[in-house]
Amino acid sequence: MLTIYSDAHHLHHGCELKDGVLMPCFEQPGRADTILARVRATGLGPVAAPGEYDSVRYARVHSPRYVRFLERAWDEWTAIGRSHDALPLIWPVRDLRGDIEPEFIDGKLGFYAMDAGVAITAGTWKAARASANVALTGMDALLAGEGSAFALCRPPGHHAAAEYMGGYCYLNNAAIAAQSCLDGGAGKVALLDVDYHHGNGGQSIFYQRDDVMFLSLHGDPKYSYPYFSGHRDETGAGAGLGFNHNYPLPHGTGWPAYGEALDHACGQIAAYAPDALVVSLGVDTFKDDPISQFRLESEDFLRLGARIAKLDLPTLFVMEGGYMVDDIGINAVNVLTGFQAGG
Ligand SMILES: NCCCCCC(=O)NO
Ligand SMILES: [Zn+2]
Repeated sequence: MLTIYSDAHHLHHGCELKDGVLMPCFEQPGRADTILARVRATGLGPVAAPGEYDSVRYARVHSPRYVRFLERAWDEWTAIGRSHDALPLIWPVRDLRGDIEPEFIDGKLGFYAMDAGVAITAGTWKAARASANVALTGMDALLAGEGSAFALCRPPGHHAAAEYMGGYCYLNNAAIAAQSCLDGGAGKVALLDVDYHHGNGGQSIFYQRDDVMFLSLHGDPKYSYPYFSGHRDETGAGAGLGFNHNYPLPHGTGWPAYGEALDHACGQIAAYAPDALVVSLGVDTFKDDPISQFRLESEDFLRLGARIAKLDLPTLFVMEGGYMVDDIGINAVNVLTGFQAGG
């Protein structure tokens, strides 16, 4: 299996406000380094650098003004004499105005964010666009006839929606790739999110559309981040009604229950009969993940890949979360080797 990877991810590692404490972000460069080392150690396949893409490709799922914000935020932040990481600190919640973009950077940071888990640093824009380019390059490989590819994206993307960042995510790499697949001639694409956390960004972007079916297995938002999306009754709207499927699962979920939900989701995908499948691959469903509460074992990730392979679809895996750095390489690559064995 072809892996796409960019060293540019090292340009990004900011802080985050977690549990009321300002700390180095859990989403750290070592995650991608460990996965890349495992890709190489297992001989998964060739590793290629991403191509260059115009930012108009990101604006196929994000608003142009949001892309402009990401590109200019660091310069606007430092233009007023600041040199430390930029973090949002006020948001347009409830009856505060969210219809007018503030002109001052402090206002823009909250206007374009859902939480304080998204620092803007000197290298964030370069790293975020390289990550989106990794996903676009992986999708181009599928469009060129590859049966599967692994977009080793960092920073991740599945919490980023059309006009907001959050949960370590800036550009929605998987959504950008899904849209690129449609722009490349596909009629329908399925986006399956197996990260522990609900992929609110992908859901939001495609919620009113029937050309992308979004499905997500995740920690129940009643007590798991992102808390405010991912319930079972979110089934799409307008033309998209019936094309959004959420599988909220309880703390402590292990393979039997997880595999059952995955089976159901795969049944929905098979019935939808898409031209391609994009998988938001988070491995924070691992039993030892420091910020998540499922109980999957490393061997279960082989089963996960094998089940996805049974769909017999061109498949792009896009890296999302997973924070047990010692095991993240084993778990992520287990999905890919399980897929290859199961296909
Ligand atoms: N800082 C709050 C927790 C962010 C979760 C990020 C993640 O893994 N999403 O899939
Ligand atoms: Zn996650």
